[in-house]
Amino acid sequence: MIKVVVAGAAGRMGQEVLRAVHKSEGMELVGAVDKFQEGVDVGTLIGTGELKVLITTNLEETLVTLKPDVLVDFTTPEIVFNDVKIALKCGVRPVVGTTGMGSAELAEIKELCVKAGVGCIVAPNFAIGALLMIKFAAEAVKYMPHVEIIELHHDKKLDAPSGTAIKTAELISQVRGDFQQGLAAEIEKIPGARGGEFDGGIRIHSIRLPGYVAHQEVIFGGVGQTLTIRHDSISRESFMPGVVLAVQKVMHINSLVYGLENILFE
Ligand SMILES: NC(=O)C1=CN([C@@H]2O[C@H](COP(=O)(O)OP(=O)(O)OC[C@H]3O[C@@H](n4cnc5c(N)ncnc54)[C@H](O)[C@@H]3O)[C@@H](O)[C@H]2O)C=CC1
Ligand SMILES: O=C(O)C1=N[C@H](C(=O)O)C[C@H](O)C1
Repeated sequence: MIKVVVAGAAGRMGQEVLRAVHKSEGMELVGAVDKFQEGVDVGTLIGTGELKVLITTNLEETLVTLKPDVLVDFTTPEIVFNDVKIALKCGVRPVVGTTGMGSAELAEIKELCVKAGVGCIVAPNFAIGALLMIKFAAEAVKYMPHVEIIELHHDKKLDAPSGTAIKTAELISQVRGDFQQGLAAEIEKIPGARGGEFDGGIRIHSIRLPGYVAHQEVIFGGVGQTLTIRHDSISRESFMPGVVLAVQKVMHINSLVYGLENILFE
């Protein structure tokens, strides 16, 4: 039985993860951490009836007391790095969905995994369709190197651009190599109108509106044609098979894996 603690348990993703872990065979939900809803039984929160797992607020205390195998983290860009460090210090394997960590933090996590001798999975997106979108985009860019990304999310999202957009840009940029798109003489009459620039002129545009869940278009332009690869998460259930898979897989690795595609498509 894999013992799981969920951090960010009262949040949009956290509650979905509580349900998924509770329903999954071979997993036991032993703890839940959030700064809100302290003392609330998670069963009440997710509508299953009492589960005798109460929300706590101190992650380190919770991990030391409950000694889980895995910490699933869906918190905020501000605290996720600290949560991962706490987990690794306690010998607990992190599965991280929270976005916002940069390359310096990932490099440090990689070292901490080696030190702790346990694995960690950081996945900017757990939805299979999103992973396929990124994979297909990395293929398309070989033939159509002019590309821009539009990501569209709900208006409560804290970070921009999305972790998925950054991961997409990283991969297509890696495949595309030394290529520069766009006009050096371009004039932006409203700052930001052309989006944020990743490497080589790849632009990322972030839209935040009520009504959206998580969506992304990768648009390629060629002579007389465009190609759009689009993914839509229309509910947060879309991420759950990936989260459950990551919880299972993290038990068998002892290093950092950044991106679920490295597990799914290997
Ligand atoms: N990798 C993936 O597939 C996905 C990743 N995400 C990412 O997951 C993260 C969470 O997203 P949502 O659930 O929509 O956010 P949310 O705001 O609904 O949930 C975050 C939770 O963290 C809690 N929290 C904040 N600070 C805390 C602290 N100091 N101690 C304990 N708990 C604290 C909040 O109270 C809240 O309940 C975001 O970074 C988002 O980008 C979201 C969807 C899919
Ligand atoms: O905040 C969200 O909602 C999402 N965040 C992740 C990201 O930043 O890419 C994954 C998905 O897009 C939903």
